[in-house]
Amino acid sequence: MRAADAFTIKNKEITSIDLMESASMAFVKAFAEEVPDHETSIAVLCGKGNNGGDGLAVARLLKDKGYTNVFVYLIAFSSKVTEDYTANLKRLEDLWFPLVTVSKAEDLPELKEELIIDAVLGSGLNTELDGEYKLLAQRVNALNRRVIAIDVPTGFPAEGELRKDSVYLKADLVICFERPKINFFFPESAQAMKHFRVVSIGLDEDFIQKTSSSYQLAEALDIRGLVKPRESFTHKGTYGHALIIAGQQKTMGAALLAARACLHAGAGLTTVSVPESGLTAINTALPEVMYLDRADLQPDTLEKFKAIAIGPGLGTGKETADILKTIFQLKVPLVIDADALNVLGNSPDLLEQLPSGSLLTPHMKEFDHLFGAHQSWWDRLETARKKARELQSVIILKNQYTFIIDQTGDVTINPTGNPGMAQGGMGDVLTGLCASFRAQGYSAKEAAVIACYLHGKAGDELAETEISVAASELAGKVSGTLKGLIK
Ligand SMILES: NC(=O)C1=CN([C@@H]2O[C@H](COP(=O)(O)OP(=O)(O)OC[C@H]3O[C@@H](n4cnc5c(N)ncnc54)[C@H](OP(=O)(O)O)[C@@H]3O)[C@@H](O)[C@H]2O)[C@@H](O)CC1
Ligand SMILES: [K+]
Repeated sequence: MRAADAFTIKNKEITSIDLMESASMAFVKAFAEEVPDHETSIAVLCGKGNNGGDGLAVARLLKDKGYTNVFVYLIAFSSKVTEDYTANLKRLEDLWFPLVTVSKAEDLPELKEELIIDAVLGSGLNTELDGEYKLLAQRVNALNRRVIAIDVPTGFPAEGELRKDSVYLKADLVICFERPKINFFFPESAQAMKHFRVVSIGLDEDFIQKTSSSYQLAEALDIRGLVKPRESFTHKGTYGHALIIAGQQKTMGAALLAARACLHAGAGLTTVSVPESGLTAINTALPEVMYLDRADLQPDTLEKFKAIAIGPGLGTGKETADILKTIFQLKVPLVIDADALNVLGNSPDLLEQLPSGSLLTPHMKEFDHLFGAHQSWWDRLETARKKARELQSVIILKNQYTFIIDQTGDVTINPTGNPGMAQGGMGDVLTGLCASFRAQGYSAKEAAVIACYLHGKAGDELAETEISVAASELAGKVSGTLKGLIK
C-alpha cells in the first residue's frame, strides 16, 4: 500500500499533501457515520509522522463539518517530523486551534473527552512499542474510552507475527485506507482492535491490481466471475458425480450434512458411502442421493467419480487409512477433511503420497496436528503457504476469516460468515460444497474460493433473521444464495 501511495503521487498528478487531505476526508466521512452526534467531545492524539499529519487534518475537517468539541494533543516524543505533518500543523495554527503538546507519556493530561482518535503511529511502525509510546498506549488504554484509530492502531504491525505480550493502543474501530492489512484477519488482532472498515482514498486502482500481492480478499464479483452459468442442453452428467466417504454408525449426521450440501450446490449426481446402517437415513432424508457400500470402495468402482470427499465422521482407525491408500492411487480430485486429515497427521508417509491438486480443509487443531504446533497465526499461515507449495495442493485453513492457500502459496481471504454459524456440522457442509464444485469441473482453488464464500454468505443471509444457523439449514440454502450471487 505504501508503494501504491508513492505511485499515485507520482503518476496521478496528486501531491502527497493532497493525498493526505483525501485520506483524511475519507476518514471523516466514515467517522461521521459512526459518530453522528456533533456534540461528542473528541481528543485527537497526533504523532509526528504522516499518521499524525492525518490526525491534524482530521481535526480541522471535523471542525468544518460541525463537530464543536475537538481537541488536539501533539504527541511530541520524536524530534523528527514529516513535511506533510508540518504543513497540516500550520493549517491548524492558522485557525488558532488550541493545541496541547505532550513531551512525555506522564504529561498526558487526564483526558475528559468521550472519544479518542488515535493518530499517533500508523503504517510507519518499524518495531513494537516501547519507551514513551508504550507508556502512552497503556495510559490511554486504562481510560477505557471509545477509540477510533486512523489506518492502524498505534503499535499494530500491518504484517508479521503478532506477539501476545506486545502493547497496542486498543481501538474499538479502525478506519483504514484503501485495503485492510493482512494482520487484521488473525484472531490475535482482537488484542488491538474490535472492528475495522476500509475507505477508499483515491489510490491508483490499476496499480494496486497489477502489483502482485500474496494476499487477496475474495469479493462477490470474483465469485460471479468464477461461476459458470448453466447452459441449455446440459444434463446431470454435465455437472459431475461426487462421492462422499463419511460417517460411522454414530456419526451418520456428518455424512448426511456433507451429502446434502453437495446436492444443493449443484453436483449432477451425489453418492455417499456410509455403513449400511445409514441406508434408511439416506433414503429418507436425501432421496436424491445414492449409496455405495464401503466394501465397494475399490479402484475400478471409484475411477468414474469426478470428485471424492473423505473424512467427516469417518473415524481415525485403520479403515480410514486403507481407504486413503486406495483413493490416493486414483486420478480423481480429492477433498480431505476431518478424520481423514487426522489420519494423515498420524502417518507422514501417507501424507507424502497425497496426490497433487487435492483440497485439504483443516481447522486450526487439524492443521497443527498435520504440520506441527504454531505459536501464532502468522507462522501458521506461513507454514500453510509452504506446505501448499510442497504438496501442490490447496489448503483451506478455517477460521473466522478462512484462508485459502493455493499451490503457489498465494492466499485468498474469505470475508463472509458470522458468529451465528458457530455450530457443529458447518465443516461437514463446507466439505460437501468443495466436493460439489470439484465434481462440476472447477479447479481446486476455484472450488475452494466459491465454496468458502458461498458457505459464509448463505450463513450471513440466514443470520439476518436468526440468532444461530443450523448446518442442515445452511446446506439447504446454498443454491438460492448462489443464484443471488451470480445474478
Ligand atoms: N504515504 C502516503 O502518501 C500516505 C500516508 N498516509 C498516512 O501515513 C501513515 C504512515 O505514515 P509514516 O510513514 O510517516 O509513518 P507513521 O506511522 O506516521 O510513523 C512514523 C514515525 O514513527 C516512528 N516509529 C516507527 N516505529 C516506531 C516505534 N515502534 N516506536 C516509536 N516510534 C516509531 C518513525 O521513526 P523512525 O523509526 O523512522 O525514526 C517515524 O518517525 C499511514 O498509516 C497513513 O495514516 C495517508 O495520509 C495517506 C497518504
Ligand atoms: K494510528
